[in-house]
Amino acid sequence: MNFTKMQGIGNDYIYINCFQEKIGNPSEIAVKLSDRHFGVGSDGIILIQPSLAADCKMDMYNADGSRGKMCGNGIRCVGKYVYERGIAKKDILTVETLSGVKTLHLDLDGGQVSAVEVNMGKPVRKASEVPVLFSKDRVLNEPVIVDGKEYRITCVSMGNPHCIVFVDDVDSIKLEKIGPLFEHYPMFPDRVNTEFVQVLGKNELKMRVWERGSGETLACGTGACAAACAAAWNQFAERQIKIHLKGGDLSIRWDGNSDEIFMKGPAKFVFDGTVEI
Ligand SMILES: N[C@H](CCC[C@H](N)C(=O)O)C(=O)O
Repeated sequence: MNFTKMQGIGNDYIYINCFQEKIGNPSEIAVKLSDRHFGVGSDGIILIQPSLAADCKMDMYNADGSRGKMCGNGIRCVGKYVYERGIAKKDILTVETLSGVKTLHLDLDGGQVSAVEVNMGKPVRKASEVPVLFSKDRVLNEPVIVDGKEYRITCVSMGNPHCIVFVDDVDSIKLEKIGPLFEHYPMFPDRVNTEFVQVLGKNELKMRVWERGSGETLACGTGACAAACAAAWNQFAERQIKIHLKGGDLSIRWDGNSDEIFMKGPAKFVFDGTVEI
């Protein structure tokens, strides 16, 4: 099977062009190929497929084989891939996901895609998507007890579930220990992606993430959008935010009129390869 390794600020996936390849068991392939010692090594796999509703379709699987409904760093790489490999030679293109069709604006530099802005849609704070605790029109920072310590959380869905925890010093978080405890916390029946966020200023956050199904990753695009929403919503920050993640930076804008969140960041090829599956 042919594949392409790509990364969005260090959140790396194995991309499989299903316009050419036929994949029967993506969940097992994700587990096998994501392994950083016995496989190719990645945070998961992303299938790029034909679509009747958009220029292409993205189907992503985490490193543990679980299926994700949306992937922000991944969709930027999908946009770059389909443009530069001639599948959709357009600087505005659409990608069908399990969380709806997303619109991408590609920044082009000499025929190459240098950055991608994605309309990530509206953040959802309904109990049907995530356990959301309200008072009036704002989400309360509700207390949960993890590993004997009280944390206050804000829950947001970007098509996939996120739990945002505001902390004073994100670098001091023992993520390997508490990440899994949040991921499997009983109030999240489908597990959850958890972002630990330090507010640096009205337009600047620093964030680490423990991803459902992949563990600590260097970046999470949907998580950055959820963190920006939670920070603005709790009035810790404004609606235009620069977010520093371990793998790099993302620019997030939450439009006050449309309620849509726009995420802009890079997308990079790493290498093309072939692997026996
Ligand atoms: N682990 C996520 C999917 C990947 C999201 C992340 N890598 C991003 O860039 O948005 C989930 O199970 O919902």
